[in-house]
Amino acid sequence: MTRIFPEPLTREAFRPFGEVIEMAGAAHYTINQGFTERFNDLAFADVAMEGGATNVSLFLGQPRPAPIEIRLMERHPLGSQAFIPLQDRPWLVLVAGDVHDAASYRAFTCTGQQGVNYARNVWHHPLLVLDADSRFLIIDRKGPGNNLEEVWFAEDKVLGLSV
Ligand SMILES: NC(=O)N[C@@H](O)C(=O)O
Ligand code: NI
Repeated sequence: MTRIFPEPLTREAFRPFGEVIEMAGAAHYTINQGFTERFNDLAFADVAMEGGATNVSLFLGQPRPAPIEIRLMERHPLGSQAFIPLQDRPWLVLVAGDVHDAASYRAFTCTGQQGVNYARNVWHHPLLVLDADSRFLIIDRKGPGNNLEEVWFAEDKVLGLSV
């Protein structure tokens, strides 16, 4: 089994796949009479394709059985998808440039202060959390058309994600 080893999430490393949503390193300015700092325009919610609109949801995620086996990957051809953790807990992200090329897979360990926005059509694994009842804010697309493409792996192509 091919194993994938996560690396710490950084804006630079994730750039080919979308944006990292975090305060660290982001431009910011003071608003609200000095009582709020705005970290502005951190990601592009790409949802308008084919009559789409913004969908704001909450996810309650559960850890997958360990050791984590990667049996599928998915992508959203009509829109981006942002995951923002609502608790200060580490979590995992897995993306791929080419879903059929194991060498193109990148895994990241994310802090509880880091969200990601998968750019439209980026291969990723569905939400991967490390703790029970992990809550996330999701910003993605609702509307007409099929916005989910999945690839399920044959048993001999299942990948291992080392955490
Ligand atoms: N299915 C769904 O809404 N979520 C997935 O797309 C995911 O990436 O977790
Ligand atoms: Ni998704």
